[in-house]
Amino acid sequence: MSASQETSATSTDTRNTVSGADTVKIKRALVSVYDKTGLEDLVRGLHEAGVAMVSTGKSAALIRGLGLPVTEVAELTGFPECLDGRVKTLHPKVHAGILADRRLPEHVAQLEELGIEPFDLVVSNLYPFQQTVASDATPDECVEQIDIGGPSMVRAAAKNHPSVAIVVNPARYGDVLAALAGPDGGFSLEQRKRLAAEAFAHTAAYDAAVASWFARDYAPADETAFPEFLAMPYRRSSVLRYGENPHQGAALYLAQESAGTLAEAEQLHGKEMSFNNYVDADAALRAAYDFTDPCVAIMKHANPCGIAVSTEDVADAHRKAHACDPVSAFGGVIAVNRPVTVEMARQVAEIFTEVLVAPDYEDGAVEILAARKNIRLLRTPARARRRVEFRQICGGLLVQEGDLYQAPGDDPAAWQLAAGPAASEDVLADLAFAWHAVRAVKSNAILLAHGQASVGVGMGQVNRVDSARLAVARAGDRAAGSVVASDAYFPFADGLQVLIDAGVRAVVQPGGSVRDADSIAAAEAAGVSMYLTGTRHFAH
Ligand SMILES: NC(=O)c1ncn([C@@H]2O[C@H](COP(=O)(O)O)[C@@H](O)[C@H]2O)c1NC=O
Repeated sequence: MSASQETSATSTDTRNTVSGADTVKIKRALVSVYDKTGLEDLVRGLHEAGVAMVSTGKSAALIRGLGLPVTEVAELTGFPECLDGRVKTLHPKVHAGILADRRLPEHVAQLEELGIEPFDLVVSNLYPFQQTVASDATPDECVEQIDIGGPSMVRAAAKNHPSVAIVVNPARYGDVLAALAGPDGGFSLEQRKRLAAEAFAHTAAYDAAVASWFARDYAPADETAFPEFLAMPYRRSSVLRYGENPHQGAALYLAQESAGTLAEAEQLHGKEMSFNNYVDADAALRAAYDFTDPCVAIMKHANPCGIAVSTEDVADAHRKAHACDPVSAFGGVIAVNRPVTVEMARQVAEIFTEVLVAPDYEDGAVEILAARKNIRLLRTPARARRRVEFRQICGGLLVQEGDLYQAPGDDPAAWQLAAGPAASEDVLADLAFAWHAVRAVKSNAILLAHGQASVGVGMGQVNRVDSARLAVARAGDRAAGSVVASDAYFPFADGLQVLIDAGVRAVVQPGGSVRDADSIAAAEAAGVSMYLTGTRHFAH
């Protein structure tokens, strides 16, 4: 064992035997905050409790302006803040005061020898790097907003939580005042550990933002849209009752920019959202929210069992979507891209529905639906597009650009007529609807539509023939005269033949198979119009 290892082993042994009061009384605080929200009340409370305050430039000015005593860090260190604030608290008189482990007699003795007073509380939050990046700031301005001294103080205090309490969140100032008013005038060890955990999360999220900006914008390694380094801080917002199945634990975490998304949807009524409710509601939003006309999507197991648009209103769209497959719609999750009307609410209230998610609810709609105990009502703005999508695989993460329905082949004007007569305006409108809707269906996906509504959906089959059969079976009599969208090309004419035999009048599909000629010939022979988009919409 080397000498230094010996020393540290001895130190550790000593540390383990040092006992101290669980609560560290707050006598001296270091205050250095960028966000000064709530600071006035906090520093008044600190002063009233007899706590001596040391503080940096503007924080100190605010305290002094309130007529309260405060020592400037520069006075303490005997060194001026310099380099435009790049160096303020980076000094042993500050950091030794934060980092001394006061359970260790040798640390306490060293502080005395050096004439350094310890801190019991550090209150800090960091320069607004993320907000600066989100603004029109220049790269230099962004770099300048990378806080150096702040994270150093925060991490030091969090590491030394056995002796120091660290507060990074203005929402905790009330807790500080409560702790001061408590019998021991400070935080317990358990509380300091929790505060330290919050502090490390604060600096980790901050560093993740800085590192991501460097990797993505400031110093990308190459031209790809995918940075070399990905850091995504998520915060737990709730522990769910269970996961996909009752034996699986689960929780919901929020991304940093989660406002206005499903994860932060306002729940207006009903039981707690389950894991599967979130998965289905997410798929429903993706299906319905980017249609321009009023649209309703009814999902089961993340697939639409009915989707429709209406030029009239959402109640009409709901009737049409429900009619697609009323059996499967039982226990469904519904998304609608317009406020829920009273009429639609009445209709939905008649059907057992797990979740209804909408951008809003007209007066009286919630009351009607709330008569149903089991339905969950969510409100979230009409913003469903995910520009980037992540999929976990064992040991890794797949990242792709979202399928935003903006590919060249998503514009019917760009479609190529490959077989049969040119479709009438109505039929073309149904084809356009079917093409838009089929992208919400798991591959292999076949969607039959008529009158701007799905009438039969074949989803998730391992070959396109079975998807076609399923869609036709679900459509029943409605297959004849309907139009069909296929999310990917027909590898053989057999799947298409199932649809032709059922009487479809027009088909839209990407094309691109080596056997396209077979499918085109089959359509031509049946007098069925076939359009090729050149774009594929797999959803796995
Ligand atoms: N450089 C330093 O030594 C330093 N020490 C503290 N800060 C930051 O300065 C801010 C507070 O400054 P003021 O009290 O002047 O508003 C805090 O966000 C704090 O994290 C520093 N600034 C940046 O690195």
